[in-house]
Amino acid sequence: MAPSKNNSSENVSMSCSLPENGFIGPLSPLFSEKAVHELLQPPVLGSDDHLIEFSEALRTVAKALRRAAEGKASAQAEAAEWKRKYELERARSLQLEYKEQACGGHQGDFRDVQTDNSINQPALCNVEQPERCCGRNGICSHDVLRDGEPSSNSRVLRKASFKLSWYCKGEQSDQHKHDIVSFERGNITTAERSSKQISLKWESHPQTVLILTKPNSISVQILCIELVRWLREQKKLAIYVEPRVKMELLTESSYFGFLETWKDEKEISLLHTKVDLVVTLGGDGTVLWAASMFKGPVPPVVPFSLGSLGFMTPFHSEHYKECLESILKGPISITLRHRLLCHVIRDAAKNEYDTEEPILVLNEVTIDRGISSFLTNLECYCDNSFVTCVQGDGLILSTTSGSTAYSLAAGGSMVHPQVPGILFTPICPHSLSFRPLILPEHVTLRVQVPFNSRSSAWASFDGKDRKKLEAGDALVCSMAPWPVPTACQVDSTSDFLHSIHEGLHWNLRKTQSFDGPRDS
Ligand SMILES: NC(=O)c1ccc[n+]([C@@H]2O[C@H](COP(=O)([O-])OP(=O)(O)OC[C@H]3O[C@@H](n4cnc5c(N)ncnc54)[C@H](O)[C@@H]3O)[C@@H](O)[C@H]2O)c1
Ligand SMILES: Nc1ncnc2c1ncn2[C@@H]1O[C@H](COP(=O)(O)OP(=O)(O)OP(=O)(O)O)[C@@H](O)[C@H]1O
Repeated sequence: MAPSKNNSSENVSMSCSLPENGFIGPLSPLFSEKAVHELLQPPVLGSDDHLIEFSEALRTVAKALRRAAEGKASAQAEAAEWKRKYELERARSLQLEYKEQACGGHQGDFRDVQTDNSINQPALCNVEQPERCCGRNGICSHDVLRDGEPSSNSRVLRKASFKLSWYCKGEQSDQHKHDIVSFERGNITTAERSSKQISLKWESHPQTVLILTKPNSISVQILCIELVRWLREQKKLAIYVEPRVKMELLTESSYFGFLETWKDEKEISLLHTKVDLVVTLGGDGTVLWAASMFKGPVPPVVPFSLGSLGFMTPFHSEHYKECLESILKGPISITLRHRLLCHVIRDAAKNEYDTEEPILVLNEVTIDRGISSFLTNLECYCDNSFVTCVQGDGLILSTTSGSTAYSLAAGGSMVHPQVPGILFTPICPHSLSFRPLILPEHVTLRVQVPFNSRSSAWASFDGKDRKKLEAGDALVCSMAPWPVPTACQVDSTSDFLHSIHEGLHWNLRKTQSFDGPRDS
């Protein structure tokens, strides 16, 4: 039945007679057929206001409860972290103590140890020459196993000793090593977490800034002029710009004669030794451009947003003075964005790595079918183990920073940029079961165009520099040792979440109202 204006007074009177919590129990005398009928009517102004007010109140309470829960969780996490640190420190100092005792004439005469797990084995380690049993690439459990309470049992019992070592194929991979595990009383624990927030503190004042700008943008050019004046006059910094920008600014005024630039590739390759800070004015593409200029180590990058989305550009250009003041002063939170080192290996080449210069990418390397209308046929290997054959439009090998770019569009997962992994994402695979993968940072991937391929493939690097891969050619790719450190607006995690909320409207949905069916 359509609601009539006539029963509005009845509704108002009924809403007044509701119990304080706003609900009517099934045994309530009010729970009559008439009352039910009235309740089912669409609410009119009076009761509607009441419900809205009540729902607002509930939402406020829910928010407060959520905040309290978040506060509690973060306090618990902090407490756990401190406890972990304390345990580690304690294990270390006990270890030192025993080492000292051992050096004082007790070598080889270890005390009996009853470990936590009561799994006991004889001691084996020589304190004087720990490297003889552990080597230099591992952590030895023996030292830690000496930690513990003396056993009441007279037999020499202790946990089986062991060592953990990093298995590397050749010394080249040594630069990737981290101490990520340790022993506490013979048990393996996590020592360092690679994804901790990294903070940069200047030990001396930054002297030189490189400004990189998106071309053909009036707003970028205006900001660049303002920024150059401010950095020069207020901060007394030396400023590098691209040759194109120096020309543009000199056309504006001869005032900009102090700007420094470079003449050739060789001078670009030395920039990292001169520049303390890189400022980018543009979108994500300008950050990619900045990264591509550094074929080795990269100075910290401060990306200002003058593009459309800006996943890697957390700073607002309107507040450039405040941002740069605080960055030049430090300390700053940074995100270390991993890059991939890519080699194109030609079948015609005599040796691997003797052909073309390696290419570094910050987002991804893509191997696709280019203009060919045939399916790509790409054989993929991970550390020489066969992974799969890609038959479809192509394959994306992406960093975690690039996970929100092309890889995302091809169905890959979004990954926090500080996670050290390589995304393996097919493009339109002609198979129902080809799901994307995320591989660990230390692997080497090889994508080969087989000799029986119907067509050649094309590799592109951060969406640029397309190279043709003929049958027999391969692309070899691994994590580069030179990440791109980008300054954070808040910290890595907040900036990442902010970018996916703002840039993609990730999981944006109207919140369900509280009134409706629910579990009783
Ligand atoms: N179908 C696709 O989504 C598609 C196709 C081609 C290239 N791309 C991406 O474009 C990148 C090149 O960017 P460009 O600015 O030089 O070219 P562009 O000017 O064509 O811009 C491409 C878009 O990708 C966005 N983008 C770039 N890096 C990103 C990242 N890490 N996270 C989220 N979005 C990102 C940019 O903001 C821009 O909106 C490539 O590395 C590739 O990832 C995406
Ligand atoms: N200094 C530069 N020199 C030459 N090309 C550049 C430079 N900076 C950026 N580019 C190129 O200009 C293009 C657009 O840059 P950018 O992505 O920064 O701006 P946008 O497209 O307006 O922003 P968004 O990517 O957020 O949509 C990219 O392809 C990028 O590689």
